[in-house]
Amino acid sequence: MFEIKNVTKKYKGEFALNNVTVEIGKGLNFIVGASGSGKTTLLKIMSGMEQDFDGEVSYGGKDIKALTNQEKSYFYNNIFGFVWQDFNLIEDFTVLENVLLPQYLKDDQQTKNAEKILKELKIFDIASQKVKNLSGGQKQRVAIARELMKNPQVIIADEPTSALDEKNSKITMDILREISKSRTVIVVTHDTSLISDKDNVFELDKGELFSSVGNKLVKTSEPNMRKNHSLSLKNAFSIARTGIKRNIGRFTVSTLSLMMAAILLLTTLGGAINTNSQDAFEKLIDTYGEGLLDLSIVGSFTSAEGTEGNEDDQPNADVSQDIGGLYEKYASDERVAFTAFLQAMDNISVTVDGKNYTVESSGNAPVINKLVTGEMPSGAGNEVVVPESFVRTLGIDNDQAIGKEIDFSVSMYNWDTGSPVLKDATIKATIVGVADTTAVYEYEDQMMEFSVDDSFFFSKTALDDLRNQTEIKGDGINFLIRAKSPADLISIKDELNEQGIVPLGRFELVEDIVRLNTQTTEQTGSASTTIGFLSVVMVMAIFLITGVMRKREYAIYKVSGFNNRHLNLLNVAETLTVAITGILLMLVTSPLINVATEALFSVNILNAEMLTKGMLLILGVAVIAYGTTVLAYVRTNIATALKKGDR
Ligand SMILES: Nc1ncnc2c1ncn2[C@@H]1O[C@H](COP(=O)(O)OP(=O)(O)OP(=O)(O)O)[C@@H](O)[C@H]1O
Repeated sequence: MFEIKNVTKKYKGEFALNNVTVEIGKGLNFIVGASGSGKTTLLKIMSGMEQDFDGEVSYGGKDIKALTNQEKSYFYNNIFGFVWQDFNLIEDFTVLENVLLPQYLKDDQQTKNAEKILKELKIFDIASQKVKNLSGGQKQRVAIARELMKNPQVIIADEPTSALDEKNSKITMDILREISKSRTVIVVTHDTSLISDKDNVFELDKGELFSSVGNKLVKTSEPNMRKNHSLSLKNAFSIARTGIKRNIGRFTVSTLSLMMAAILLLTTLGGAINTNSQDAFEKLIDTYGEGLLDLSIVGSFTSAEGTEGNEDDQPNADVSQDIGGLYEKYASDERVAFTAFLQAMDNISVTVDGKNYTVESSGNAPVINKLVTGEMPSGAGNEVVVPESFVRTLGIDNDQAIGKEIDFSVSMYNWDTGSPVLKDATIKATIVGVADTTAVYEYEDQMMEFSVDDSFFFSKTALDDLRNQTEIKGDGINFLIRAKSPADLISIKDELNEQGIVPLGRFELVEDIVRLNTQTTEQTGSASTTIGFLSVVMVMAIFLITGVMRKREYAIYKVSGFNNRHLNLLNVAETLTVAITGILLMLVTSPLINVATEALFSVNILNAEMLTKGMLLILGVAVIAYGTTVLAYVRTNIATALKKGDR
């Protein structure tokens, strides 16, 4: 039984209801009155959809104004049923799917009960038809069936017949009359022909309850609030599956938008390696060898100025520079792969395992293309890296050479007197590495290669000993720095130049690539940020538009008893299904997508790391999509979303 006491509701200072006091009990109750007299306002207040008013309303002793959201959703799932002028069914769902909607929140699904109700309302044979294909009369019976599935104590019907023809109005009214034998039925109507003498009639006039005719009050029992009222994960996925089945277009758009956004983010955040410049650099390495990454630091050299016939203007110049201390500085630099001394050696003879070998002198400074085995000398002891050609002479594998002791005897030029004097020295050293000592140079547009077989690289300790024996003074031994990357090479070169040191190397070849790469990285960097930002905005826009378009659907869920917690779970189920489908689709179509990402962004996504990142990005974007959808249903107000023409 509803007890309404001194209820007043004003809109912008105007009374919609003015001090209404009435009790409404079991049976068929009509609320009548002219348009604008306050009928809908009274229904909204009685059902808890409008809680901002003066006065008191209670049902079965329960204060409707004070209902929490949780209690209200319980009421809508178990105690109040609603029948509307325009049915408020989910049009894409079938009759049965609509009728079962309130059941998902109940422990027992009562599908048998659904069958009985559908049969009673003569709509059993259309149970599997989509609601959008039905007539108005059929739709109204589906709506009543859905509400009866709640087994409610009260049915509140707002103009239930005004969209129906005379025949269907009568059928609907007969059904409501039948229902009212065991429940409270409240019908708002303009049509007084629906009313019989035995019915209770309440008439509103300009917000005042003007008269109540034939009101025989039958009390209703207090509502039982202890029933379970929750949505299981299984049921959430079951509703999500139905939604996808019935709205495959929306599902496809959502899935594709997640996948596309993730792929766009992948090409940007996922490390847009500029494969073009990487490829170009690798080609250069193929041609020139790894020595392309070398900076030679020498104490004196003859500058190349004045060659090519310009000798008069710019004569050749002997340049001397102080390179003391630089070896130590760069030996431990992060950008450096290794350092090696460039001490020229003559008359080399080596004894290994008691056998003596003579190494022919090339007259060149030692050369290293790359270390093929072991490591460069780093320890404090007497260590040496020997040429691969020397290991071949020994008749052993590179690996077998590591750890062998050599007796090394050599002549080195001492320039201290101004002219070269050859002096002899010997040393014992352990082989720690084997190097490919191929030198590559350009001669008349042809690339030439030869192996510099007298390229032995000693540790600092060993070399100091050799230099002591040959009485070479000064701390500036020529050495080379092998940079880790082209960018490192250029940065070390620039740094040395700033200190007034001129390193030697083929910098022009590498410099172009590094500058081009920095430029394209900067450009792709800003383009990436824009693309990444836009892809997230795109997903948010799609899910926001979808969410807003679904407001009426969310209101139907809410009026069936779903609260925001239940809708959150449904949102999780829907978004997870979309995300997982997006991931599978991305994996299946990745070879195709890769063609596009390679062409557009020079990014190869066909590897485990990129695909894993892609999957994580889809899940990340799905979280954003989830959050955007939350906004739509949290902000859905039942009365506003369902009542046509409401302000
Ligand atoms: N949300 C609102 N904002 C402003 N005024 C409102 C609002 N809802 C109702 N009103 C006003 O309150 C009064 C009562 O409206 P209500 O909808 O309850 O009347 P009604 O009897 O149901 O009318 P109808 O039969 O045309 O639906 C009207 O004057 C209406 O303009």
